[in-house]
Amino acid sequence: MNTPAAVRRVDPRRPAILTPQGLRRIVLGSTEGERGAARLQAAHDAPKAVRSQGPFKHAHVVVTHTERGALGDGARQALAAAAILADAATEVVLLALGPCKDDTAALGADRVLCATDFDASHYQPEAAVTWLRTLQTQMSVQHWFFADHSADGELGRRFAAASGLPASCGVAEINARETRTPASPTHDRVQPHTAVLLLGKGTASTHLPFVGLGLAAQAPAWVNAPHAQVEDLGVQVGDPQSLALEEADFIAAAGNGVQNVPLFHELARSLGAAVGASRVAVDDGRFTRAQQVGATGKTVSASTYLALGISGAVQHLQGIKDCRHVIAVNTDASAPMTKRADLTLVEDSAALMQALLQLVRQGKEQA
Ligand SMILES: Cc1cc2nc3c(=O)[nH]c(=O)nc-3n(C[C@H](O)[C@H](O)[C@H](O)COP(=O)(O)OP(=O)(O)OC[C@H]3O[C@@H](n4cnc5c(N)ncnc54)[C@H](O)[C@@H]3O)c2cc1C
Repeated sequence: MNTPAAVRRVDPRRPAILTPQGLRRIVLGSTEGERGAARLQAAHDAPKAVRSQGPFKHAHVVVTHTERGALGDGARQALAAAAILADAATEVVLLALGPCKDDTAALGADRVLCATDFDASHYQPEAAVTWLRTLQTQMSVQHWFFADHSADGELGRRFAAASGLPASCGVAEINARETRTPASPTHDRVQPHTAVLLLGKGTASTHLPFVGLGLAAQAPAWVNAPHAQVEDLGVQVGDPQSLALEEADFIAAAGNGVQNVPLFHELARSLGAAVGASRVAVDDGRFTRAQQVGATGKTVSASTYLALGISGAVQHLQGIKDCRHVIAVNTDASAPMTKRADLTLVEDSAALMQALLQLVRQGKEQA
């Protein structure tokens, strides 16, 4: 049996490079990764070949909870890592708890099985473990991949414990042979892949140079199984404005281009968004320091970041690099924020906030 090697600890959040294969590698003082990222982006835009047509002997299985039919960033990265590490005889299978509407072939999946009856409003991890163990008997699984994050991280640990498989948690780096995981404040553990891999943030790029087969398949029936020792109180909807910004999934942020602050707060409340702000808006006293996003404020990773009247200075962009969808509202179509944004609305912020508020009210009345 191989004994894990103890190596000097590195900060997993430290800048890293992307290898040509798309896996993240933590190194000091190199710009190679930026070139790697550019190459991968160029490859992302070109038409792509299918990674493998099979026949498949084994599987890399990725397990995740979906949210409103979408995969989270951690799951997308786990899927990409599973595909990058798979050889031609290894199928990449996605097991989704909940429906999945994402383009899973683009993320490297060959086969997708969804537990569409899964109800996320009830806490029943044991039922999920049972569902996975049913599937385990039907496939020759080489490795199980989970994002080491919230419900996916918990399920990965429970599944490893229930099935007696060795697991690596908080994997900071993975390559074809080994993983690096934090072992102590001073040392990391470098060891061969274990059967269950719980991947930390950013271990692989989702810009793959290939696609998977993306075939939908029938999943075993989901069976509800409340835990005898757990009293399930259901999901309590929290106040998004009392959430730490780093944990918020939807952030409405205001910059110097937002003068009507009460209107902005009304909009944020009605959208159920947490409130962020640029440094200028904070320095002006319109928002608190805890709401500042950017290099000297919070680094956020919301699924949606609505940036109203924010120019997109480099220090602000640093704080939103992990956000998935950025929507910019700005009167200046050439503001740097528009280059980062997935959608730009060239509009006065006050007019847009009024119109949006109206739409939200109408939507709520009709619901
Ligand atoms: C060391 C250092 C650290 C910093 N750290 C941070 C940080 O952590 N976070 C941060 O945010 N900044 C930070 N900054 C400041 C940063 O450089 C910018 O000055 C700041 O982000 C600009 O804020 P802003 O975009 O809100 O304001 P402005 O630069 O004034 O831009 C306002 C934007 O709103 C648009 N606009 C104007 N009126 C309207 C309207 N009616 N409707 C719609 N759009 C409108 C304008 O076109 C413009 O694009 C830092 C700077 C330094 C030097």
